[in-house]
Amino acid sequence: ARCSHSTRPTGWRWCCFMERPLTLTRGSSWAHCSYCHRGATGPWPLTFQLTTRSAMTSKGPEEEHPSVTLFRQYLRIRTVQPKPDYGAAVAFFEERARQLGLGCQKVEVAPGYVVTVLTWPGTNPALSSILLNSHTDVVPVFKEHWSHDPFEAFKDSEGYIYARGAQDMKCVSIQYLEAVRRLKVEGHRFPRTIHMTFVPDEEVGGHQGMELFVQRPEFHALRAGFALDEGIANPTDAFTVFYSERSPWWVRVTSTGRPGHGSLFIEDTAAEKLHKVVSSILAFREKEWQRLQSNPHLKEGAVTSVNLTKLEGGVAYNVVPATMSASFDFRVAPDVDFKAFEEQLQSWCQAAGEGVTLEFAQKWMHPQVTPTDDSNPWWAAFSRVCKDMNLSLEPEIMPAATDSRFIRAVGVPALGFSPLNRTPVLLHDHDERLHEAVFLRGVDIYTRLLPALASVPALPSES
Ligand SMILES: CSCC[C@H](NC=O)C(=O)O
Ligand SMILES: [Zn+2]
Ligand SMILES: [Zn+2]
Repeated sequence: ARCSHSTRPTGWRWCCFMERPLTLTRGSSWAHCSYCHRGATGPWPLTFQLTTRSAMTSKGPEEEHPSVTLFRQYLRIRTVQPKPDYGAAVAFFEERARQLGLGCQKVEVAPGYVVTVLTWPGTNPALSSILLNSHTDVVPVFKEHWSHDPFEAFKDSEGYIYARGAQDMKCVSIQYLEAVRRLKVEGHRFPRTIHMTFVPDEEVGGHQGMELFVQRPEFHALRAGFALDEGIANPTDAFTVFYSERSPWWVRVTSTGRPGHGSLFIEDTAAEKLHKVVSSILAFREKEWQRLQSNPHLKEGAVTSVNLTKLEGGVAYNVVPATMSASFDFRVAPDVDFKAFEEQLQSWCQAAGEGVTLEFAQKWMHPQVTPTDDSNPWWAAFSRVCKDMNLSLEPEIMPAATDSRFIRAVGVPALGFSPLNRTPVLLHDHDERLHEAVFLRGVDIYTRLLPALASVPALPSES
């Protein structure tokens, strides 16, 4: 059941959104919600909706949960690559800070690239802080393949909100904020300071976002002891939580050879040699794919993946080009010997013949693992809350790359977690969407996680 009471004869106000028993005091209009402990009595009759999950849809804007309304407002800000409206996003978070009574700091890490930090001070500033990170940019869309405008935040009759960023990762930003709001409204304070960082540029590598921010004095001043960042939806009842990432290696192989007329058997051509390297790399890809397929215990992040993503070269049908290149997106598993792997890449090029070289457009060399056992007090706190809430966790290595890699690389343990279960994985996809009930459940989850994380006792390194 959901508790709600009208603030005026025709309107509704949610005081919370939980499937919790409502406690009704017989014989009076007094009632209270067993979750938010808000109660109400008043001249107007209290109306309690006994609602099943399937019927948990809003009939109109006046009945929409205010957290959902805020989520949809944020989704409508067009922070879409390659020209995100970062100014509008920063202004949105400044307003959130004003409304929530939070500190607000703007750090311009590069011209036009601002990291916005909202801070809820803890009662013991000597302790390290909790960092709740989210990126503000979203990937482009192919509008013709969407059922609804990707920036309208349309909500259908079932309660699905369609928008770019609905899963990746504007939901998490608002879930953080709404959990903090709820906890502040309830009068809570915690020993550890909570910082919410809203950063640009993640979808294009974070090189003008988190990668610069972690080098700044303003980041070090946050004294982050632990961080949460994005995860990925899970279509089952379980929640995926990421404790490490694969390392993105973006490799461009350039092959040079003899040019000539397209009608002749030119020897030692660039194309023949490039073909050999492409074949070697795709054979490696097939081997890793088979390794993943044949071991049910392996998840995607545990093997190294590669995709051939660009082929370039040539000027005309009948001209054999002197140069051709192929570009690859490698995601190297954290347990790989990086030196040996790079030597393998070089040997594939040498075996193809003279004049075949490789260069790196991106080469992440600092994989870190955040322990997922009780030796890690942050994991202990995180997993205990999930256990108490009967949430099933699936710890994995993040197949893609997120800003967490930069945070872990400067010594801050981080978990990638987006509380989105029973949700198809649609990040970067057409019709990216999220059900409002899943979104709201995520607010509840953070409302339980934040107190636990912000109350982790002083670590040995902090005493
Ligand atoms: C590796 S830099 C680009 C980061 C991007 N992140 C999420 O999609 C990714 O491709 O994984
Ligand atoms: Zn993301
Ligand atoms: Zn993304």
